[in-house]
Amino acid sequence: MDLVNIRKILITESVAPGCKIALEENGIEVVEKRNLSKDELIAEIEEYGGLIVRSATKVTAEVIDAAQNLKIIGRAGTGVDNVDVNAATKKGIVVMKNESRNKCTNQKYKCFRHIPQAFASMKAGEWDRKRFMGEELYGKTLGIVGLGRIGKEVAIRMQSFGMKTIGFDPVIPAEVSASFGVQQMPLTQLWPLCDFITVHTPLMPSTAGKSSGIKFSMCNSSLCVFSCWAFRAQVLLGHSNYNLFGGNCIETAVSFIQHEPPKNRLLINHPNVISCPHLGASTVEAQERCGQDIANQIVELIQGKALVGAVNSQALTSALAPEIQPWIKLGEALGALLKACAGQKNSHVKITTLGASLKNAGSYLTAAVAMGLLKGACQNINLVNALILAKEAGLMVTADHSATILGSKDGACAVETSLSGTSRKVIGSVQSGVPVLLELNGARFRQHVPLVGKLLLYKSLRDPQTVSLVAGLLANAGIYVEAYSVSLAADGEQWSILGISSLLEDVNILSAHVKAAVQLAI
Ligand SMILES: O=C(O)[C@H](O)COP(=O)(O)O
Repeated sequence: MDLVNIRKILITESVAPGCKIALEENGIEVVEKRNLSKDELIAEIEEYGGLIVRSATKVTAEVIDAAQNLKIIGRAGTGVDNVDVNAATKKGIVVMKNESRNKCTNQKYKCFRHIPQAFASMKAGEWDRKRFMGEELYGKTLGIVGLGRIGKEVAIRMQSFGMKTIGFDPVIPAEVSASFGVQQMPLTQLWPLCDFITVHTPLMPSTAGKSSGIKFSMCNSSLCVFSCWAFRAQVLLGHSNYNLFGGNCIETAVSFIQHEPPKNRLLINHPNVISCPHLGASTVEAQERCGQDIANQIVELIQGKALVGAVNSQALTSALAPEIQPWIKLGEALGALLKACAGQKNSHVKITTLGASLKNAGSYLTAAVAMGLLKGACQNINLVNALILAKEAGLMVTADHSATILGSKDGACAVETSLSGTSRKVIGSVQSGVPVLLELNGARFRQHVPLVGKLLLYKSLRDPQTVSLVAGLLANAGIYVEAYSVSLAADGEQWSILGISSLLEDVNILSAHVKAAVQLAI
């Protein structure tokens, strides 16, 4: 995998020194340049294979476009909303974040006792005990929106204050959240039960502006404190005119602002808002963990050992497992073979994984087949961007699974496309770590054909003379036959596959003797 070629990484923010040390110990050159302007970053980025950022560096599509050699964007932290993940994915760049190491720090804001306001009043020479009456957490109900890593940590800690924790998450199953003491329910049921609400959703297109979905009118009167910790405040800003404060929300804590530093100060200046300059993960310990972890994650990927924390590279994650790698090669080979047989015009390619052992293989096999189909046509195609580039090329690649096994072999992959009513189908498998062809357009191979090297395929009558004729023509062109396989006959015709020493300049020189001749290099 050419991800191993990362030799130079740029760090653009204050990341703990352990990050640079760990990378350098693994032979990676590290350059630290902080506070780069957008133009400076664009001018700088081209020579780097990796980029490490926190939340201040905006890794926009423009930056990614200029990043000709970039393979990894590492976020020393959790939120990746400052990275254009779609643009990175399209370019085949892995976007990786810390898996868990700043989550404990990220959820420690407190606003229940009005400490910041009371502190400010003391500094101003006041002595007002009544104005800052707080609330106990004990016995109160906390509604947690977003029950991922941070939401879970918040739940566990708040339970130790004697709080009842309820919540909602569209992804985490109810039985999983129940295991850490959070009963899930639809949001409309949740709002009226909450004394406090805390939101721990990332900022993504699907969550941006989602606070407008919060029904403040349904919340528990006057006790409902909207407490926003580890989420991007754009989720809150989506609420029209911040009128949550005009309703029954009495206080809110905000750690993240969409534009940092904030240009629009409406939210910050509101008397019921406690805010700080994005300090959620700013402790010495959290930063040391984040820096060290992102360095380790990058090194592990470069060494092909593991892919941890990637947000856009599901197929690549599987591809690192040694037992999966031959299947990735098979997918690529079948894609290339189908393209050679069916030409460029296939618009819908269906992949069917066969047998229980490949039940979950669709995710990486579809990407691998797409790579094979587009090889040569697209530059820098890899498992990260293959499906996106296929879609852009007008190719729909879909995956299906069947428990049926082919003969006695559990684990095969069928790739098919239909052109003007004629179906083209290739079926392959992996034998002793080598990708092999089992069937070509309905014709089975008794001796499975290794899908490696340069191959010449053609269809001919069941006639032993043809292979000598073809071999003679190849020899005239200085090409030698290294392997020969022939399918079982179907309708009196057979497919022959020859391993050849180099590709023919023009495969049509065989057309007087054989049909449907194609050649490919795998
Ligand atoms: O997403 C995170 O990890 C927190 O928002 C911290 O961001 P920071 O690394 O910019 O402090």
